[in-house]
Amino acid sequence: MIVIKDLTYGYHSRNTLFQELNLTLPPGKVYGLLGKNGAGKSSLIKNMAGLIFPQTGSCTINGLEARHRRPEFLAQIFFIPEECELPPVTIPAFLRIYSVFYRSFDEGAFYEYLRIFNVPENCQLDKLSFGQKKKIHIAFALAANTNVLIMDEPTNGLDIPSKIEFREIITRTRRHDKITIMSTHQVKDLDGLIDSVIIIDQGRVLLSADKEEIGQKLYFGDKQTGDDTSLYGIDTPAGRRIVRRNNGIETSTLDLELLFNAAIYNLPGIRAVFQTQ
Ligand SMILES: Nc1ncnc2c1ncn2[C@@H]1O[C@H](COP(=O)(O)OP(=O)(O)OP(=O)(O)O)[C@@H](O)[C@H]1O
Repeated sequence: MIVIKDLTYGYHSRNTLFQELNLTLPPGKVYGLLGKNGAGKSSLIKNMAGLIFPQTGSCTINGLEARHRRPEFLAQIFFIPEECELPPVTIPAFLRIYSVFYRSFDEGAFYEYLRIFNVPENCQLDKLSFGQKKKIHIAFALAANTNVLIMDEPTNGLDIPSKIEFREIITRTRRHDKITIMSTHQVKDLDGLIDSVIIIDQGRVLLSADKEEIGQKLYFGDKQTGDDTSLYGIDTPAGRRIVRRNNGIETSTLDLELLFNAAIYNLPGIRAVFQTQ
């Protein structure tokens, strides 16, 4: 469980990014963290990973405070930053140096993920392309089998086949006791992958809800003639797509773009539906 309690944080004392932010993330789920540029996604996940520290409030993972960075905390969390650098070593050397920090590291799984991702095994890591480096990080992170996996823009730099493979590998490595958080703008890459959506803006959590709850409360679809109950709508080449309150029995496919825009541009409407402050 990740518990963020009254988190206040800013890079400068005069400029606060988060003001008493609260968020609880139970295990067993894949979370999609969404927000506009500069909303604070990276800063929030860096607080969770203990890479930057709250000014007040706390951020704990399974009861351990991130800011203390105790060995038992670091052993259960893996953070993949947006920009991934790798040292000038071979893959076996990399594994020898870094895998020892993770008790449950599965070397066989690591090489399997590399094969799925089509990354050459005989290489000097610093000579790889941006996307290949990202794949090495993802393969290593998943093989590390940590309880918490946090990824900042994980699909950035991945080619189209690799994005599909990425989704398959994430699905395959799901566990009831694992928390996976993906911060991204590439909402299409999250399709079918996430269980829960967190939307942040201007230092606030606009929405934190599971897919099931969203499906029960909201309907995503084409605008019908005469229907003006939409919370938000967007014109597409195929017609106007809208999100509106669900009457409780309709089923529709979650449209993350519509949901995101509705939360940004019609927050009172979304809050009324989810009965949040
Ligand atoms: N090291 C830093 N020093 C000062 N300000 C920073 C630093 N890193 C981020 N910020 C500021 O904090 C705010 C949030 O940045 P952050 O990178 O967390 O946003 P983000 O949601 O991840 O953005 P993006 O989607 O563009 O990656 C921005 O206004 C940014 O300018």
